[in-house]
Amino acid sequence: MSQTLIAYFSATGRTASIADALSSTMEADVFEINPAVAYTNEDLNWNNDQSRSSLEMKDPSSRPEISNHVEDMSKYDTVFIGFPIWWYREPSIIDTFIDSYDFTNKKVLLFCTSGGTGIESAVSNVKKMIPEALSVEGKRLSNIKEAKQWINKER
Ligand SMILES: Cc1cc2nc3c(=O)[nH]c(=O)nc-3n(C[C@H](O)[C@H](O)[C@H](O)COP(=O)(O)O)c2cc1C
Repeated sequence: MSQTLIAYFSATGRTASIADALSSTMEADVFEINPAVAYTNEDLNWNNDQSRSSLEMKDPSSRPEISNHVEDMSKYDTVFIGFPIWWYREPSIIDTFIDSYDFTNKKVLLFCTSGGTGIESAVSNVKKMIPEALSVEGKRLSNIKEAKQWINKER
């Protein structure tokens, strides 16, 4: 039987609410990506070029530590990965998540929330990171209604 995972990172709750809507619409396990060190409001301040998020996002090799782990990634054939857009792309902690597992032959569906930036750069970055995946697609989701419509189309 096909199995689906919804993994997501959310710093201020918007992506979390979309992940909730997705999981209530389909049969899936849910995994919240927890940073080993939680992001404070000051860490998220994009107006400060020395804030933690600014420093992480300026450094393509940055891989912020995650404190939890998906127990058995091998059992999923479809993996949703949700995140907020930070500096026009996926937050570095999503790169940590992607580096941590084998996505061979998995269908990877990215979703994001943002202030307006699309998901295209994130999709292109993630595709390069996991060429072994069956497919990598993505969608920016503005609200719960849109999230539910997307899932009904994907299935
Ligand atoms: C450090 C940082 C950088 C951001 N950069 C962008 C950006 O480049 N484009 C954009 O549209 N929104 C940007 N945002 C806004 C977030 O993508 C948006 O508020 C998102 O919905 C937050 O999701 P969350 O509540 O799940 O953390 C940024 C937010 C933060 C904290």
